[in-house]
Amino acid sequence: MSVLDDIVAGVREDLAERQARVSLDQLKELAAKAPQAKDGVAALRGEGVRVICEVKRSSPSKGALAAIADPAALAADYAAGGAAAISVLTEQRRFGGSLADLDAVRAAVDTPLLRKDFIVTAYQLWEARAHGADLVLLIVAALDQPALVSLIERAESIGLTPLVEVHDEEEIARAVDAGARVIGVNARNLKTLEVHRDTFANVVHAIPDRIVKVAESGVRGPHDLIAYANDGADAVLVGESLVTGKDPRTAVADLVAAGAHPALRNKG
Ligand SMILES: O=C(O)c1ccccc1NCC(=O)[C@H](O)[C@H](O)COP(=O)(O)O
Repeated sequence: MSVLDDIVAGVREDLAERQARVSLDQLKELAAKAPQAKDGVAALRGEGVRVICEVKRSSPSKGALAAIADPAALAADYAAGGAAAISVLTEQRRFGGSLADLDAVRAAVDTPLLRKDFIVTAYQLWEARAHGADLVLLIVAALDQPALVSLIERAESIGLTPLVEVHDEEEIARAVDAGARVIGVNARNLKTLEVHRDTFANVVHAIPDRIVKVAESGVRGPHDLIAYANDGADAVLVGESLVTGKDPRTAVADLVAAGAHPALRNKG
């Protein structure tokens, strides 16, 4: 079993427990009361390179990263530093996240929120909306094509912007065919968990111009953001270096300043 298969198996077990406690109708009622979803495409595309900052306690590749006792305070620091969006990992077993983290962050900031999880059913999309998310991660490698198409359509229909994650040109073709408007190239190989920062540069040519391009993983500081920008990234997704650093607000501000540099205006 691959790491991804193992994670998804655990996600399905936890999902079954939640489905037994909270009905789809209850989630839809909560979603109707949530603040209107913000436009994820508008948040991630514009002049310069946008920064998505992640609330990440632990990971399969590194184990414990940061306790993050107060995710709302961390998110407020990210927002103050200029984050274009905040990614909240809600997977419990391997990443130490929860929907309660999403609630806490939603209550603290107006910044667009990404629910980062291993989404395999429409129920999880409704959960995301009910808990205030504006964007959701859909991982091509975890979904067959009919499921990918259906989840993208359902997400869009309830106001969520799907960030569709790929690792190679074949997955890009699937994401484009399925109607993705935002594609994230993850430098982390989900089979080996190794990070190869050149993955984005190697495959970005296969992503049509109209689609927002996000470079995910491995950003240690402004130099990595600039490299991704020069390869054509509209946005970068940063987790580990922010949660393990001493001053997340300043670290985000430094990334945002690098991403706004006039030299990057004609990126890609
Ligand atoms: O981070 C992991 O070890 C991991 C393992 C298996 C599936 C997903 C994983 N991470 C999710 C992410 O994609 C990253 O949290 C995100 O891109 C930020 O990456 P980084 O800045 O390198 O923490």
